[in-house]
Amino acid sequence: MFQYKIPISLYIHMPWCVHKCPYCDFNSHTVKKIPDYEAYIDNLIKDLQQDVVMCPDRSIHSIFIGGGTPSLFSAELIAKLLTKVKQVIPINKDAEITIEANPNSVDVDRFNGYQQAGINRISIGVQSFQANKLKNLGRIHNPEEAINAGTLAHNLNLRSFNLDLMHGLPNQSIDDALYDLKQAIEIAPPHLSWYQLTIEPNTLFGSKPPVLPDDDNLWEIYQQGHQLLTDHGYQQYETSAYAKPDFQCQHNLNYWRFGDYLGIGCGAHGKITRSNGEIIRTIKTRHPRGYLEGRYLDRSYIVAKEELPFEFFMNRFRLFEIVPKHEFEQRTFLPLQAVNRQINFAIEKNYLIESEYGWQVTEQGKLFLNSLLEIFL
Ligand SMILES: C[S@@+](CC[C@H](N)C(=O)[O-])C[C@H]1O[C@@H](n2cnc3c(N)ncnc32)[C@H](O)[C@@H]1O
Ligand SMILES: C[S@@+](CC[C@H](N)C(=O)[O-])C[C@H]1O[C@@H](n2cnc3c(N)ncnc32)[C@H](O)[C@@H]1O
Ligand code: SF4
Repeated sequence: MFQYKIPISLYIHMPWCVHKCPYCDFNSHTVKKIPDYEAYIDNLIKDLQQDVVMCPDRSIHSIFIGGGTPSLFSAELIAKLLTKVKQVIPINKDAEITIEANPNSVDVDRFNGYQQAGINRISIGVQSFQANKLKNLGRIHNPEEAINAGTLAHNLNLRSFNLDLMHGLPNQSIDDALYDLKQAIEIAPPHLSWYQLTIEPNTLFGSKPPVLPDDDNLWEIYQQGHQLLTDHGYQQYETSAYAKPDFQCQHNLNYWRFGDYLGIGCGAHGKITRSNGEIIRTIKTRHPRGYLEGRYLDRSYIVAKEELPFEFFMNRFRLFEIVPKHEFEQRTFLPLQAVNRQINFAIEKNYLIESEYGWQVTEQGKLFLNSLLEIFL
């Protein structure tokens, strides 16, 4: 049937961390007394069982176990989780299955165990390879542990692995930022996420903002870092994501291409297209307490038809690739005529180029992405 051409992924949220980082706005709770991780896995499966009713006859295209700190979960528990997921919904044979890991909570046995459990991609939250930067970021690992975790992932010969780095850090010079990238390049991950530090309102940094590099320095860091990555064969495919050819994160691609995804676990969100074209968004209970009491779904709603063009392009234009026109029709269930006027206006503004096959955002469009998106509001 028509809608089954839309791939569906699975996001699984693990909500605990040993320590809350002062910049982090993700749904993560400090471990005070060791949580019942096993009970959490059982609840994840019950949560999934309730969700799959909305997507019969479909199979999972990719899985992303994110957090929080998923690597607090033992390999045995991750194996149990993936085995049970498979009993509830089929997983495609070639599915990319990622787990996020913090450098201080890993060792060779744990990584081996994850691989045996079916994980084929590990994403390591390095942030920086400089001790003073890690300290300022409130991280509990040191540069050696970061290098060690990256090397372990490299030696496993997984399908892929990723390092998360941040730039634009307090007291960071251009050379400091380039040092971090050079160190990462030495470990040779097929995928590199390179985020500019943002100050989020509901965080410690939000209430006591640190001094960050000024705009000129931020621009230089970005320009020189981008060039360094490009020179080493990393292609930018999204604002903060770089990958060697064919190593883009399949889970992220599906998300930005307005694919479907189930979201289970605390605070996870999901998007499911029904056979009648309705798009349902689900949001799960944020706090582990309520979640572990069996209240999984916080709320869900059907996306209004009028909002679909904006939602589609907001995701789609983040990727630096052509947007196929047929995907717009397939994923929104709207005819192309529904956006004719807006597309023509965007072309006039030099934000978009149109071909018979699709639309490509221009350099001008990338620079004024918000103005481009507003056209579809
Ligand atoms: C959800 S976190 C999970 C990764 C893992 N818990 C860790 O921290 O090592 C994913 C990534 O988002 C990035 N991130 C989190 N907060 C950020 C912020 N305020 N600005 C930029 N990047 C941020 C970090 O690079 C982090 O590794
Ligand atoms: C931002 S990416 C992390 C990229 C990572 N550095 C990597 O390449 O492995 C994490 C993925 O998890 C998804 N994600 C994060 N938090 C989520 C949530 N609460 N609910 C559903 N999906 C979520 C994002 O949409 C994205 O596709
Ligand atoms: S950045 Fe990672 S380790 Fe730090 S609080 Fe957020 S999720 Fe936890």
